[in-house]
Amino acid sequence: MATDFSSIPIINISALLAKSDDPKMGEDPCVLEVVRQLDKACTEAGFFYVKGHGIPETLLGAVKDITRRFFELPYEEKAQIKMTPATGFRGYQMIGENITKGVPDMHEAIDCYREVTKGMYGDLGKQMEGCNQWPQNPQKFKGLMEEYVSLCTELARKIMRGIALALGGSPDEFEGQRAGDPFWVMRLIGYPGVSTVNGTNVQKNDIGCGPHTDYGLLTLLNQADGINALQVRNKSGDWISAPPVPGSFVCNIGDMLKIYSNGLYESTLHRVINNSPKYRVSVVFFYETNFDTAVEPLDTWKTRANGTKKFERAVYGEHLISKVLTNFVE
Ligand SMILES: N=C(N)NCCCC[C@H](N)C(=O)O
Ligand SMILES: O=C(O)CCC(=O)C(=O)O
Ligand SMILES: [Fe+2]
Repeated sequence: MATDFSSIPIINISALLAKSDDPKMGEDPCVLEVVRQLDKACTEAGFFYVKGHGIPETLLGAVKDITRRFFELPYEEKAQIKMTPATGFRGYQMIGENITKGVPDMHEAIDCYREVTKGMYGDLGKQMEGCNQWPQNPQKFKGLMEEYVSLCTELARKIMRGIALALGGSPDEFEGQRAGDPFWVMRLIGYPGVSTVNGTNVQKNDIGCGPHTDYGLLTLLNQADGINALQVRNKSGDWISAPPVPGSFVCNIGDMLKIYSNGLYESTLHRVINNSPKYRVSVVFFYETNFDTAVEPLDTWKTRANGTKKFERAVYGEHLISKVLTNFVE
């Protein structure tokens, strides 16, 4: 339920992380203060920055650097890991290939998904079966990204324990059947800089990524420093900037958490407009529910207080596949 927010709050989550595996975390005043801030941010904006997250700043920088170096390679080399339906939609896509609401996006990307083995989710998972395509060059790409995915998974799980408390539930609300075996998505994205001639943009469009919501539970965005490009839409329809805050993640709520929270938390619309002359890189980690989970509003006092259940059940895997298929239509 977005409001007319005009900026995005910064939350230091170190107290939450320190206690996030303590069964009594919900009684700790420092944890409860973080939970209060999470609840406010999720209710008002669906977006917040996190600091005190414990992932080394050197690693945040290293994954962006190596991504940039990959995109600097010639097309022929990038095309060796081309994304196709046969690779379970994993791999490289060039500028203009990804489509948001029918409009080509001005970005190139590598899409990665948690591995889906043959038959793992029956017919539901068939189209997503496959393992990631990692480039040979730059060296050590796979190892670095796998380390990053594992740290982001753990971090997102802990933030979700805080969000579970914020929704009036137990910290374990998103463990087990819901998200105890979480699916994940990672997009390594490069947005070309805009070249200008006599102050006029020479490109057809500067939409790095058109307005969309994210699909799952919680997104952790690690964006390039020094370039202001991400924008978030508030209730009045104004686009509010989410400029880079060095060392932080930008977090936002996905469509599944909107359903779990019975609409208390919004999966807020956002877009990327790169007007800068600089090439911009972002590494985006999406923490999702179990692939085959049917999602419906939680039965906590807080979600009940928001009225009768406002959403039908949605199966995360079906939602993901419907999005993936429309992301690449001609
Ligand atoms: N896995 C996620 N959330 N990816 C977000 C990509 C947003 C753009 C995409 N073309 C779309 O229309 O959704
Ligand atoms: O690059 C960004 O800042 C945001 C990308 C994004 O919203 C997405 O990939 O879902
Ligand atoms: Fe997004």
